[in-house]
Amino acid sequence: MQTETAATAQLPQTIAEQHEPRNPGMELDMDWVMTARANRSAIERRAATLPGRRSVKKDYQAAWLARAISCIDLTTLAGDDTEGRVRRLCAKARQPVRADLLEALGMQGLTTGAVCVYHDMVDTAVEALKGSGIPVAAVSTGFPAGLSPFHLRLAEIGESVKAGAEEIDIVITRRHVLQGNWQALYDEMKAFSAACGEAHVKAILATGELGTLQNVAKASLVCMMAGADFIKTSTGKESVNATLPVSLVMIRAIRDYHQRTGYRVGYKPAGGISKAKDSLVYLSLIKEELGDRWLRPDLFRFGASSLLGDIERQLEHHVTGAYSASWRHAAG
Ligand SMILES: O=C[C@H](O)COP(=O)(O)O
Repeated sequence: MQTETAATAQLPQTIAEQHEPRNPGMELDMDWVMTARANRSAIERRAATLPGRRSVKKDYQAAWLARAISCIDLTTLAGDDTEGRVRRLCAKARQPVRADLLEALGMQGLTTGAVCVYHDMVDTAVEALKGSGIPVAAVSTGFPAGLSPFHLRLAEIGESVKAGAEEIDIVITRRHVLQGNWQALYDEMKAFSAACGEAHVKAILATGELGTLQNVAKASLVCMMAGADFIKTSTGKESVNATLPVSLVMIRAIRDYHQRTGYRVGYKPAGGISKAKDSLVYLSLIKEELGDRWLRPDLFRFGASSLLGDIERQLEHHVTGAYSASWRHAAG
């Protein structure tokens, strides 16, 4: 990972700046879906080696933490969300780290990748982020269970797009996966993609509820075939959310899809990622499995409500040599 300096890693590129061609999807290829495999013991062995690796240090670490910030979908998805909380979160997305620290690090202009909220907070977030270039992501389609009537889920996507969301995180119907009804999953995902229009669509698989890694591999492929721009692990509300084994399976499905179709689909691990050191493990996993091109916010995001606070503490320590109390980083 020691290929970048703090100076080069300060350049978060947004979806608009990158011009990666969007995944148009393809016909459902059942032969490909049925041959998708996931060898659990090999995957778990590989995943277990990742956190123990020697981590990047000093300036390199600061640069990678800045990159992690640029890839955060700064999230609040709580039943007691208020406009005030969302506005504070948006202010944090614009200025994720104290200005004096960023100046010391030479990383001015750093922002998070997006702000992620429920549909009814889209207006507030769009207003608060005006002029920043930071997109608003909305969780739509009856988040988190995804079980509201189908026409209402489609309508919710339309409403979120109309309110100004540029990214829509949709939840799939887990039942389709558990029953092996790949055609139904494909049709559902295709309809959601179409309803998103110009807005980018992230397909949330809720992997903690899919039963097996093989199901995760198949569902990843089907969602990409149906036109997902990103595949995302979890809502953050399942009892098991993002894990390294699940990430390996999804990342390898993304790699296969790219090799066969030429299209790059993004990856978003979400739920329970709250430590700076974990973010570095994820970034190195992406680098090793998919390559540097995926280490940009147009192809990689962390779905996280509290990761930013820990990264900011680490950056403060990098600059000042002292840790601040975690309560000082309540937002993010
Ligand atoms: O999509 C984002 C997740 O809901 C955030 O989960 P978290 O609160 O565990 O970081």
